[in-house]
Amino acid sequence: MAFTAKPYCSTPTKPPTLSARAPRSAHGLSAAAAATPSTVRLRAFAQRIRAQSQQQQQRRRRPEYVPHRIDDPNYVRIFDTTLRDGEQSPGATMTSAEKLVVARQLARLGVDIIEAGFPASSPDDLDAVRSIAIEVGNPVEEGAHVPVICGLSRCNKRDIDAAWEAVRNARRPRIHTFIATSEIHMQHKLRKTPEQVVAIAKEMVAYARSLGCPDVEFSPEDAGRSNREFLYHILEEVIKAGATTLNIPDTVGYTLPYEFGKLIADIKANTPGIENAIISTHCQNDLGLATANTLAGARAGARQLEVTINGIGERAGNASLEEVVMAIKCRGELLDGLYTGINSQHITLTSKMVQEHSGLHVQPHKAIVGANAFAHESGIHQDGMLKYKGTYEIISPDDIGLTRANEFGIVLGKLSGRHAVRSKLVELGYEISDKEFEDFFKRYKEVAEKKKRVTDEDIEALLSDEIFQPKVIWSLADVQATCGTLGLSTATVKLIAPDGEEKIGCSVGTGPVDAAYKAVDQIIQIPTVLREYGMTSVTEGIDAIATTRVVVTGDVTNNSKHALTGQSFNRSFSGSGAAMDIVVSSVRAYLSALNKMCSFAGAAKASSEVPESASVQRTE
Ligand SMILES: CC(=O)SCCNC(=O)CCNC(=O)[C@H](O)C(C)(C)COP(=O)(O)OP(=O)(O)OC[C@H]1O[C@@H](n2cnc3c(N)ncnc32)[C@H](O)[C@@H]1OP(=O)(O)O
Ligand SMILES: CC(C)C(=O)C(=O)O
Ligand SMILES: [Mg+2]
Repeated sequence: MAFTAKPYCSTPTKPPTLSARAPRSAHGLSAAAAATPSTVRLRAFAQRIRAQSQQQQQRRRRPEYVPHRIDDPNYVRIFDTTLRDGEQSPGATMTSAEKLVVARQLARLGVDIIEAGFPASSPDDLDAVRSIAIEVGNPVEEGAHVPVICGLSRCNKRDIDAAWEAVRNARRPRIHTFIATSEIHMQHKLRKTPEQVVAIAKEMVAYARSLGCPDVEFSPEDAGRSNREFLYHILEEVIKAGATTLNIPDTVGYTLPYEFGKLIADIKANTPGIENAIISTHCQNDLGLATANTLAGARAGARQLEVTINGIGERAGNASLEEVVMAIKCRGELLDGLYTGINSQHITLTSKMVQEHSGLHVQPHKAIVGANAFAHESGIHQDGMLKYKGTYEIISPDDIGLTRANEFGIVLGKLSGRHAVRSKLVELGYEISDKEFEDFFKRYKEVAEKKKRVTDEDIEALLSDEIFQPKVIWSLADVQATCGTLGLSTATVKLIAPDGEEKIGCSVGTGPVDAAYKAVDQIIQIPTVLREYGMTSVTEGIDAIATTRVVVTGDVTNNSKHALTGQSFNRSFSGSGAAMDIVVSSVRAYLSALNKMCSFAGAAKASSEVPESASVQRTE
């Protein structure tokens, strides 16, 4: 059977071969891990520039802008209304300065039309639209893309005057005027008859053109719930009055995709003069269908799509630019070969910028721009990604300008499998045997079950605890400690002796760690002095892993001797331990140091035969 699946919508990545994996240097670090951060950064930068220029060559030329016509039937204009409908999201108000910054970025992204605001709504918004028109609407670099700058207005002279005042200085100005056409809106909101509405619409479109505006968009608000025949009629009249774009809003996000597609197809088929204007979509997201409806509209003949960055907008928002654009880019062949002029590599940056300025943060699972959109947490997916990225990704992160923390987007967690965890160790530069890996993986799962995310620092802490221990002589079975302000701290410790026998010690102490160490001393009975004790939280948050490091020295004071070997020594041994529980982490570190000491003393064999009377001389 032949496999024909196309994994990526562009920039396909070849499956990695084993021989292509990074070579290792003698000290066990992979060459990639050994490279300095600046060389890694430079390499990544160069790769990115190469990929970008390849993609730019592939991108098709944007047809010359003519308000009422597009010379290439496959080209779809992207009308961005982040600064108008997007700003209608509760709490998303932006200052004029912020709107200007976002508008500049929208121009870089390559949107065809920027709806910069509703100039009649306030003097500040008029100023914001005006400065966007002057600055962003007049790019100075030769050959730079010139976006249309548009202002919204109701169908009245005051609003239209304000809109024209705001956009007139752009090289490509547009006035967008609207009036509702559904029964429900005309009757209850406008309190006007359909005839009055048609008369106002015609008059106001003609008025906007009479001001000298070459490009006038008209929207029959709530078209999704408007009578079809009435729509054909009002649209015919506004085309005659000079409208260049007819925008069909599903104002309350009511239609289903097939319905909205049919609405556009019907308008295209039945509105006299429609060939002299561009049909546009404007889909709200009340039923979560805005993107689907927009694509259905495009398929049915709309050649302007109104969208917002991150899908922000009134109520549940609008169709999101990144979803619509990437769907067209990925699945263009099923959308009659449509394409846009968007430079998708600016999507990530633009999304972040809009989040920052609007204060509206996208949910982690938001398509295209959510933090998890290119992250893989479960073992089977991670294994697939490591073998070939196309198994679980339909878009290359490069395509939207996303640089992720690691090449495969792997996020370690409780659902990760051996392939992913092993590859993380390789990435961090560790080479361990299969046996060591199995031990490590068991501990990894224990930690991952308790933590939301396992970080690189967690892995390193676990490794040093699990793998780089000397041969285990005494191992920790259980530890239980109580502490607080009501009484003495106590601890019970159960250790497994080298011969497999369980030994239990109990002690009080000045705190739970002190009590636990004294309980260990009761069992192992090596006279020691605790020279150093330090604990760091290597990871962040309440579920952080604590790493403890101790240094112990054989106690030679008072001629103390190991109870069984009769030896005394003043050599230091360090030990480290890691766990989310600080007492467990501390006991692991202490045992690690004592095990080294026991190995050194050759006491392993005898030490399980602890006499009742053995004295412990441990000083703090
Ligand atoms: C679907 C959409 O997203 S439409 C865009 C929505 N955006 C906004 O409303 C943001 C900006 N709006 C504003 O700042 C204010 O609403 C303004 C400045 C436009 C108007 O404020 P006000 O004059 O105080 O009027 P208010 O908003 O209370 O009421 C709207 C009036 O406009 C009328 N109206 C509504 N839509 C239209 C229209 N498209 N054309 C003409 N008149 C309209 C209403 O019938 C109402 O008229 P009435 O006062 O005779 O009853
Ligand atoms: C102003 C119009 C186009 C609008 O935002 C809507 O109908 O949703
Ligand atoms: Mg809207």
